[in-house]
Amino acid sequence: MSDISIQARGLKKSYKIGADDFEVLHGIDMEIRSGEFVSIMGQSGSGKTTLMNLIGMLDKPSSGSIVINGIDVTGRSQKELVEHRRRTVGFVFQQFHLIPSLTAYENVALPLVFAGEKEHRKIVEALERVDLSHRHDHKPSELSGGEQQRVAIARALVMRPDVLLADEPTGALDKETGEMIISLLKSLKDEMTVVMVTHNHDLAAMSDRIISLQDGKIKE
Ligand SMILES: Nc1ncnc2c1ncn2[C@@H]1O[C@H](COP(=O)(O)OP(=O)(O)OP(=O)(O)O)[C@@H](O)[C@H]1O
Repeated sequence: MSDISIQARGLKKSYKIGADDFEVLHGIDMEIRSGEFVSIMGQSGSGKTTLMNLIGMLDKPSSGSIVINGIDVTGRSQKELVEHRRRTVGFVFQQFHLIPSLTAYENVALPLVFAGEKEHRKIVEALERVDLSHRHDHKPSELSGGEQQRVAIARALVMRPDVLLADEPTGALDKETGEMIISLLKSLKDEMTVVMVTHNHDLAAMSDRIISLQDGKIKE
């Protein structure tokens, strides 16, 4: 891991609507250190998801640069981005996005299967890391919301990403379960960089630092 995990300089993103360009991010400058746990906050429409999509290499900036783990995303081919993303970034979502017909074990195995490197030990370790060793054979419908999110976190961890991106990871959970999920994410820091979007100030306060977005800019 390099010291700086995520570096953005003059990062802009526009969306094309018909013939017009709408700029959503107006020049973001930021640095996130390796092993930091950062929350991104801001009102609806301020650009949080857009920024997360750029960090996760799901989208490309319109201008400016973004460097993820030493690799400048700008100017890379789609194929290179897919490979860099698979090796570098793990994603966790509000609605878990587990496959209902697969067990916890099989869900966690999926990224390894896609990468052609399924390894029993890695799956067991990832489930152990989220304290779900006793739930290998449970399907999502047989798990609580918090347990489902822990399976989703294990699925992200199994590829040993350098950066974990969590978009509203507690949005579908009650307060207590949400706090448990944030404690789990917090325990991952130092091993990986964790960037979380949340609307909840109490949960954001559990992270190392809060980046506030307002109308596509970082609020000082
Ligand atoms: N694919 C797109 N095409 C056009 N406009 C988009 C697209 N995606 C997002 N936008 C616009 O960009 C702005 C920022 O959206 P974004 O989803 O990043 O905000 P957000 O801060 O994550 O909001 P929320 O908290 O509601 O999820 C919004 O005005 C949205 O309408």
